[in-house]
Amino acid sequence: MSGEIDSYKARNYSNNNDDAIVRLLEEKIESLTKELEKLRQDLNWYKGELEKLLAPPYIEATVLDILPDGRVVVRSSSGPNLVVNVASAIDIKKIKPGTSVALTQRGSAIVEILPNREDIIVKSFEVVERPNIHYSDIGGLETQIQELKEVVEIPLKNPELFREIGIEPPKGVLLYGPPGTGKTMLAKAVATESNATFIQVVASEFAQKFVGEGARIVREVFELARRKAPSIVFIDEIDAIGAKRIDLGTSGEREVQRTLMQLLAEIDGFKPLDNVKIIAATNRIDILDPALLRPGRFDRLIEVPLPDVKGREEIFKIYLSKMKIDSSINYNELAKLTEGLSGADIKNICTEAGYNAIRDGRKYITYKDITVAIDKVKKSRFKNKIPERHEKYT
Ligand SMILES: Nc1ncnc2c1ncn2[C@@H]1O[C@H](COP(=O)(O)OP(=O)(O)OP(=O)(O)O)[C@@H](O)[C@H]1O
Repeated sequence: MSGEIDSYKARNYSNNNDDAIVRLLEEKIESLTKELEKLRQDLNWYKGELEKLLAPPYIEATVLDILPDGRVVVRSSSGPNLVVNVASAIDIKKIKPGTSVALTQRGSAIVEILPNREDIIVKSFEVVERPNIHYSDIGGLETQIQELKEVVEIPLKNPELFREIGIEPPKGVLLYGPPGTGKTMLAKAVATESNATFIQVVASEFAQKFVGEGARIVREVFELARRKAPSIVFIDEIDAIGAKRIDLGTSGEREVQRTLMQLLAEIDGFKPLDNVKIIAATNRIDILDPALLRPGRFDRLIEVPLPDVKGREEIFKIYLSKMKIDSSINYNELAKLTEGLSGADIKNICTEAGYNAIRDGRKYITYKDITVAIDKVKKSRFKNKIPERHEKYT
């Protein structure tokens, strides 16, 4: 710095420009102060990171009770129930039975309130108090609807009927068939018509996302189902946890196995006339572990196949009747043109026909819009080899 000033003096001494030197110094001080502030911030950040890395791990616990003297009874994740103090930085009013907390490693005090466990768990499944899908929204599948009424809806609504006659309905129902044929819709509709809470678990998702948590989530789902009864637990893609496994070599496979065991234990814990029903769905019944299909578990199998010509006609009617169309529609002809397609494909066709009209600047759909959409959906559907899991059904 003194060098900078010396050279500045050398250049400007003749003008004896002291004011300029003062300005230069002031600017320099200002920039160094800013730099110092930034370095202080960096230092604090690094100190914080170092503290985090060196801090001992905490023990997670759930609060069971708050004692009159301000101490708290917790169930620690490592096992025993403990009576602990609360660190002074924690607002004790925020601690209630069920709150998740972090304890010091020696388990002597609560040092942090953790995000609610239920919040985390709830994300792994979806709860709909009363779904809004009715049997009338489903095209075809009359026999499947009839069967679900008998084995799920009536037992939930009138269990005494079964008691009087002395028969037991199945506890679990397995819907199987190709993708997009309405299995989820059926499960939701039966929940709506039974005034039941609908709890949906996608088995493949929780097997992947919540590694090490599968069995616990299964337990929580069924606890919730009992609390919200009457309820229907819908387990989609059950093959993700319920496939037969010969080799349990990896920890991932053992984890999936534990999740399945917990599910079987939960099902076994129910009575047929309890007000919780379990519906599972799969596209791969061929790979399911026979333990799942044993009597008292998923012992009612309902096939949900691709729609036949009459079913396709009905599905077209359901979706097209909500759309503005310029001429009368020959539904039977549309059904004949869509052999091999699913309900989901037909819904796509109707949406695509709507797009065709919008692209053309029209506010109504023509018959041609629909046939063009059929060609498009069929092409994308059958362009590649049909996926293996589909072949079995086509
Ligand atoms: N029979 C049907 N009647 C009316 N709509 C249907 C029918 N089948 C399928 N759909 C439509 O296709 C969509 C997908 O159906 P859904 O999710 O019930 O199929 P899924 O059999 O559960 O499929 P996946 O095996 O892929 O989970 C539904 O939201 C619905 O719009």
